[in-house]
Amino acid sequence: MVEPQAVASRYADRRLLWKAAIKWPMYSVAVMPVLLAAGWRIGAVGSLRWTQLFGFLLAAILLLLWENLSNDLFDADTGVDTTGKPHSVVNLTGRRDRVALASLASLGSGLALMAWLAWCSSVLVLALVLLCCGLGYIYQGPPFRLGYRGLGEPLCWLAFGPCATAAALMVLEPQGANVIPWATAWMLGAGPAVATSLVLFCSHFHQVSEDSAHGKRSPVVRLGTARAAALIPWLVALTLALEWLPMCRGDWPLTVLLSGLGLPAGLALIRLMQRCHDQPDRISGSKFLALRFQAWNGLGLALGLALGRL
Ligand SMILES: C/C(=C\COP(=O)(O)OP(=O)(O)O)CCC[C@H](C)CCC[C@H](C)CCCC(C)C
Ligand SMILES: O=C(O)C1=CC(=O)c2ccccc2C1=O
Repeated sequence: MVEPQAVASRYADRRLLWKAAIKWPMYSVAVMPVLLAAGWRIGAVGSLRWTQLFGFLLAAILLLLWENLSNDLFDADTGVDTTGKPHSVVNLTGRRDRVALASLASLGSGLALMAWLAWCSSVLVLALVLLCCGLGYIYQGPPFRLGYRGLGEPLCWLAFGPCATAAALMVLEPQGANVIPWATAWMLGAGPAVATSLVLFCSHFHQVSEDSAHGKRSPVVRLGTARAAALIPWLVALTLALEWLPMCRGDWPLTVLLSGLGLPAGLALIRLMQRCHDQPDRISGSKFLALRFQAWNGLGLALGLALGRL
């Protein structure tokens, strides 16, 4: 007979695994481009299209859900998640078919919502979002799997930086713009997208041996954990430099200094990774510390831009 305590602990373990699989703080990376675009619009024009804002937020969440479910599906094919990721949704459910269905449903509904937003603004919005999804696909899907060659971070930067930010700016534009606002999108998206790519970079440290055993040459596998950890202070500094440069040039208000709200988490991340970069058990949560940096930094920047109106 199975002991009630053993059953209870198995349920508790499963609950924790599901929590790790859902990883709700990760959705901060999906919502940031439109929150930044909203902060910028309030600062520049003083008005916002609220329905479009909420529509974009929901669609971006659905698309990131697709990216993560399909990541578990593709990683199940290469075997990279078999030992190191018990919280893969494929491992947890044992039902590849259902995960594939859920993944397609989130892609379909996310794109349908984006298509409606494009209908209300410009068809270019849909083109940009499809580009983001394409970047997400070549990161992990066959035959490309560029993430396995260490190219995930630049793809991540492009998708969550200029591309998603340009789409969000266009959706919030009342008249429906016909030109992609690349200059604003680069200026607004560049710094926060470095912070988003830092999340991905930090997610590789604790699984370096599984990745290397399965031929996944992540940047951390390529550089080694010590050299990779030495890059983190530079990435934190680059995030802030790209955000504060427009302020130094007089393009943005002094209130964008609020993006420094991410600094306590950024500094804690730098210290942790310098000390423990080669101890998987101690740094398995480092991507969530990087997420705290990304979230506070992005929210501070969005708020700083909006407050510039006052
Ligand atoms: C799925 C991603 C990372 C997980 O990678 P990895 O396989 O190393 O993780 P595990 O070891 O835990 O399995 C993120 C990849 C990001 C990608 C390059 C870009 C995605 C773009 C989104 C689909 C676009 C979202 C919409 C936009 C409008 C906000
Ligand atoms: O599961 C992960 O490690 C990540 C999932 C994800 O969607 C994402 C998006 C953008 C940057 C990093 C990450 C992850 O690390």
